Amino acid sequence: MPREPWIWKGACGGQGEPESGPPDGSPPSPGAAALMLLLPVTMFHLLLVARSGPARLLGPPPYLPGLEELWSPWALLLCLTWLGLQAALYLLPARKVAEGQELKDKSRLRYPINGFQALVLTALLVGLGVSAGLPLSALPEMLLPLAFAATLTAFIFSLLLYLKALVAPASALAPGGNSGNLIYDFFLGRELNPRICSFDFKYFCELRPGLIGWVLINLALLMQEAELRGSPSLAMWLVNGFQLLYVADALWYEEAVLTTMDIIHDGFGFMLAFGDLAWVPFTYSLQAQFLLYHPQPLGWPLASFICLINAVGYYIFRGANSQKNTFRKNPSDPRVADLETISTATGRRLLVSGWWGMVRHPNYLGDLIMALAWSLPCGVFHLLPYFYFLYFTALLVHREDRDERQCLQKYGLAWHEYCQRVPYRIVPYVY
Ligand SMILES: NC(=O)C1=CN([C@@H]2O[C@H](COP(=O)(O)OP(=O)(O)OC[C@H]3O[C@@H](n4cnc5c(N)ncnc54)[C@H](OP(=O)(O)O)[C@@H]3O)[C@@H](O)[C@H]2O)C=CC1
Ligand SMILES: CC(C)CCC[C@@H](C)[C@H]1CC=C2C3=C(CC[C@@]21C)[C@@]1(C)CC[C@H](O)C(C)(C)[C@@H]1CC3
Repeated sequence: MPREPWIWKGACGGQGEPESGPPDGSPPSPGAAALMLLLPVTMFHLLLVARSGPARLLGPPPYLPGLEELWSPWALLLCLTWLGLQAALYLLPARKVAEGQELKDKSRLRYPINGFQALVLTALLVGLGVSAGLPLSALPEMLLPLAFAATLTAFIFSLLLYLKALVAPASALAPGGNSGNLIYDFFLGRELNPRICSFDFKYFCELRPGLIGWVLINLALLMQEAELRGSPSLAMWLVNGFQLLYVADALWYEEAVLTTMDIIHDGFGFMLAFGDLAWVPFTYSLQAQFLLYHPQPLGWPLASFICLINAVGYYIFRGANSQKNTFRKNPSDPRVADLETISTATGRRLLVSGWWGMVRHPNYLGDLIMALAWSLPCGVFHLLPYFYFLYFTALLVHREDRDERQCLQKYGLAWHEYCQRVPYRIVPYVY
């Protein structure tokens, strides 16, 4: 069976495995096909349930929408205009051009660092639009057709990416996603860094349209709540504030995305295209959607406590990610030079003190604490707003497992030593 990202086994203590297609030549599992259906169905389920009275995550949807409710040419036009706007902002002069990790052919790609600028310019444009009468608060009514248009766009886009990969040189292909099975490869993505000239599709999609779209949807929900109830609730402010901080942080530290697994390792196929363009904006805004239809009372003492939880999560997330990025860029940087390390046969070292000496994925721990803080303003009587936390826990546990496999393969004995010195993966003394 191919090592689908979803079906890998545990890492530390296991054997490192090659990742180029099915290791034993057996046919790939139907997991990819099932997920291709299940992920959009889950997204539409969440969108429908969030606006229903009982808002039951595990119950049936209130009704099944017909095609006339899902399909709207206006929604598709809006979706494409949004992509066009973000692409234009991506092409604007950047304050810096960063180099990515070394590729198979020893070359390095160059990436514009202007994501934060794109966020600020989008905010200015939206502000201007709203003051000129743009009905942003009407957006929540269009979420279903917009999500449908985004899914359709992601599907067609992945098809084009698949075709493009057919003429790409072997050195441009991703380690996974080239098993020879059409569905599996379409899902995972064949080409590592599909580009037209200097426009990098994966890097663009990972950070711009979906992440900025997510905070725009949140803002529209906040504005609609203000129209409905006179002013936005404290819970809605918290959810908007926390998630805006997360997105602004991702774009401010945009260069750090160049060392994530998605950019270095994974091909660009349906999973990431759908994840970036549809899943992130429409399911990550679930808490704000829930709050619009199910207002929750929240007092200042509890709100302050939730802010504290988010701050702790952010502190760990940012501290851990920045420590690793600083160390990888320049191990003699005074901020990391005193940290204890293990040498590896590759010449690269592993941190064993500081954040990376606490658990093997401190950045995931911080991210999960923040995910909890985003759900808490929605109260504790519904499971639905905790969907993100549950999904994210599963995603990160699985991702951690996958990363351990890759690190074991890369660092061998040194990784074993790291696992002995830092025995917990994500949560100290628990996991
Ligand atoms: N909100 C969301 O939906 C999602 C958010 N994320 C977030 O994205 C961020 C990036 O995550 P991800 O790309 O998965 O992985 P990481 O940023 O954790 O990168 C893992 C890599 O870090 C390096 N590394 C591991 N241990 C050490 C060590 N002790 N010392 C030095 N380097 C080490 C290894 O690469 P090497 O040695 O080659 O440098 C390893 O492959 C995380 O904060 C995560 O929470 C991720 C997925 C989804
Ligand atoms: C649809 C599937 C169930 C899963 C798709 C996964 C994708 C949604 C995520 C894979 C890795 C991601 C990252 C971020 C967003 C979600 C996806 C695309 C990230 C951009 C969020 C902001 C962070 O600060 C980050 C570290 C830059 C993240 C990088 C990984």
